[in-house]
Amino acid sequence: MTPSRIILMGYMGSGKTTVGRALAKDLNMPFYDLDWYIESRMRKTVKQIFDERGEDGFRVIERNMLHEVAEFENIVVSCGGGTPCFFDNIDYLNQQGETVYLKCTPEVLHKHLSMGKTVRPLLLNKTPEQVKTYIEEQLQVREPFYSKAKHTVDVTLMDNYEKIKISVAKLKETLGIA
Ligand SMILES: Nc1ncnc2c1ncn2[C@@H]1O[C@H](COP(=O)(O)OP(=O)(O)OP(=O)(O)O)[C@@H](O)[C@H]1O
Ligand SMILES: O=C(O)C1=C[C@@H](O)[C@@H](O)[C@H](O)C1
Ligand SMILES: [Mg+2]
Repeated sequence: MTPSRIILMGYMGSGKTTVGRALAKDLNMPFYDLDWYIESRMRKTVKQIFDERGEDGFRVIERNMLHEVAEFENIVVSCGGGTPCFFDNIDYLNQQGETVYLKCTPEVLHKHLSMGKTVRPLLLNKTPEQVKTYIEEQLQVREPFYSKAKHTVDVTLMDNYEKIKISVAKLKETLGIA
């Protein structure tokens, strides 16, 4: 049976949005990306919120929006990269659904983060070398939170054109969905 809420978490660039959207499509379930939900409810980009209210202000909004989204049923949710690491969010998420940590090496995260157009305020104004060091250091701080997810799926797949498909299959297997 498909769980009522599938909740993806992990570091920036681990593929929460990309893989979450593909999983929801495969399972024919509505998809909610928490960053997109925040942007639509606030009518502002994540970057604008960081600029106007700082990271602390963003985290308060993120928690409030999380409590809206995670009440909906039969959904796939992709969290923001930092969501499980603030307040009691990880415990709340575990209470609300089947949480999955999309685990990935810093090298692959770094590569993913250079793809796509998403603006990530925490990575702005850093050289590629600085971003690399930042990922390695921040991952160590965040890992204890991500590791509290009920499931972990390793999505470290280098240069495989079927990456998204493979990640979706791994997720379904982990969650026991046929
Ligand atoms: N498993 C994957 N298969 C294929 N592409 C991927 C995968 N994971 C990430 N990518 C690529 O890496 C980029 C970043 O992925 P994505 O935006 O989904 O990460 P995220 O975890 O949602 O990050 P954030 O926390 O910043 O929202 C995308 O451009 C996507 O194409
Ligand atoms: O890892 C983080 O702290 C963040 C990740 C993004 O998803 C956004 O939620 C925002 O850019 C902060
Ligand atoms: Mg995302």
